[in-house]
Amino acid sequence: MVPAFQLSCSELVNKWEKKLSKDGSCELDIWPDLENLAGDAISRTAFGSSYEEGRRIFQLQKEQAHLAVKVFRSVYIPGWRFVPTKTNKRMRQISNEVHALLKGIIDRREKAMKVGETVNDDLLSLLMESNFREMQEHDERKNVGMSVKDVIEECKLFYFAGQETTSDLLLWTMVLLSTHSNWQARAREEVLQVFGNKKPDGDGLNHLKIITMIFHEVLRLYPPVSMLIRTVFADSQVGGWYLPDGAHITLPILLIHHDHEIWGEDAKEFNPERFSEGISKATKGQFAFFPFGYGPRVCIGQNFAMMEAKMALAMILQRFSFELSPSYVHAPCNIITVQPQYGAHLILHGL
Ligand code: HEM
Repeated sequence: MVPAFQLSCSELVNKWEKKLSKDGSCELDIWPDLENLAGDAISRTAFGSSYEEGRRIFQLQKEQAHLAVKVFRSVYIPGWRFVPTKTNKRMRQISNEVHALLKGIIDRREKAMKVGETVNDDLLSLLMESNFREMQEHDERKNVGMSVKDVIEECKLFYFAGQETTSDLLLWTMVLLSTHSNWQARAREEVLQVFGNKKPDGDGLNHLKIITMIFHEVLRLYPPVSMLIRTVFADSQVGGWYLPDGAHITLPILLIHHDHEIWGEDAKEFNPERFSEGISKATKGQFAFFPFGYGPRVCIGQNFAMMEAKMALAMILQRFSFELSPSYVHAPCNIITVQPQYGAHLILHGL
């Protein structure tokens, strides 16, 4: 996982370095590059040697998400999705192409596994190997293990759940560190203390305290997933509320993360110091900070996301200082995740 992050993050900082002009600075919208970084990291860790196909799947999934939001925001007419409109046709096309690409990768891996070839150390192989073993142990009975369709859906979910969210975290971190240069300096100092100018390694990343505090504060103020939706499956009483079977309830992460009663008068301000003694001290033991959800459906990629974000931020801080460009417009909007409506124009200075 860590070498894949290193590679993807190196590509990003090298690309930005090439953009620096003679005076050592450049202005750019960092959003598309951060989106690509997160997609790249998942392609590498999930699909290893099939990375190029993984990239194509990621591009298609991204387009699909935009089309899904467009449909979601239009008036709901039952059965409309079956009408061959331009959007519906494109969505079906994308779905078929993603399915075919994933099936191709899975079939090739399956063949290799059957003839006992060594498989790659990536997420897809882990998923398939454990599935293959389970099916063999149960005499390949059809109802045991995952079907190819299940494996495909898992791969799609990983892209979908892990890409936009991690790029949101990095983006709002860079925006907030641009406006809070004291925290940017503290973060850089920590990175230089731990790694100097060497490439960050996994062990060192686990020791970054200031950066972890900063990420927690960013996840509090700009949680990539702004709310969770749950269905009540039995009549229940919660606090003073009666929740009937089948009701849909929303857990508003964003609102709870901004609540003055929980976080104090400076609830809307960026103050990573509040996490200096960990999450339970910051929340005074209340259940008030849950950017990755909670319970049985908690995000399974949270360590992955934190490691990737730490690697990226550490490498960026080693090479650049940054500030907001005069053309930056602050417009967070909720398109499945909390994203910048007009991108994020920053000025980078090479160090
Ligand atoms: C900052 C980054 C991330 C945030 C804020 C985030 C947040 C979340 C949240 C709120 C949920 C829903 C939990 C619930 O319904 O209770 C979730 C689920 C999930 N996340 Fe993440 N996530 C992030 C990164 C990732 C990454 C990098 C991956 C994969 C590599 C990933 C994979 C998943 C999966 C597979 C689920 C579904 C789990 C299930 O339903 O059992 N996430 N995430």
